[in-house]
Amino acid sequence: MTGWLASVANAAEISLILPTAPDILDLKDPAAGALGAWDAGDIAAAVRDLAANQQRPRLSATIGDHPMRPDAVLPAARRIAATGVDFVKIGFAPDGAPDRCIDALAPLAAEGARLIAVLFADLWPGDPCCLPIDRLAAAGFRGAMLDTSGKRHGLRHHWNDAQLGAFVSCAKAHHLLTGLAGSLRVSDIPALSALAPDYLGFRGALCGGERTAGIDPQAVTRVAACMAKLPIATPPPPRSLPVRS
Ligand SMILES: O=C[C@H](O)COP(=O)(O)O
Repeated sequence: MTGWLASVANAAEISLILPTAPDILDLKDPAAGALGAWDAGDIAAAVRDLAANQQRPRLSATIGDHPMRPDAVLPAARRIAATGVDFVKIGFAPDGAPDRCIDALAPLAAEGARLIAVLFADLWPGDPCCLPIDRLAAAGFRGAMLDTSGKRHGLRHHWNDAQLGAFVSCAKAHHLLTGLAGSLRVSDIPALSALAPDYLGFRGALCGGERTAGIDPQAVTRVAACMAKLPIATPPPPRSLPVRS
């Protein structure tokens, strides 16, 4: 079943979101860019504050927007991993040296950091074969997510549903967690959840459209309600045994 990720800009927004029970609480500062980072001390404080909460969602945090150079990406990823957050989200663009960055992050993954690659669908060609999925898996990444770096258009403006489905299948074939995000709206949820990603990610939709405006509790309720209504996959009925006479 597809879960959902909610990006929050500050600690005050955490308390607004928690009652709606997202599967992942994503600590990200939308005003600082596509993957704007929280201060590492604030992330560590959020990890501590939520540790006692048995019902807490898993926590992810972004490392900020960085050029595709190992000397920029690796220290930022290490800093965020050291906060104790469950997942570290790292953006990858085709310009620069994404392959070298992925390889440089392998030791951090080997130390136990759960790394999630965020691949920008408006920057990479719309074909999963052009994405470094096999390299991410070989480097020990835990997941791969498609998102957008620009927020004017949504994910489905850049890749059609067949391309998105191919991405999900390809990443799953490499045993990666999969996520789709990028200015998603409530109306995108049925079609995208039908592609069976592990997660759909939201920020703009939680703010009533403008991702830097702050959480709008009614907008959050609409997203949560739509995610909760997704059909639950039911196992096939047991096969009836032939009756012996
Ligand atoms: O990881 C999910 C993102 O925070 C989605 O942000 P967005 O809905 O503003 O594109």
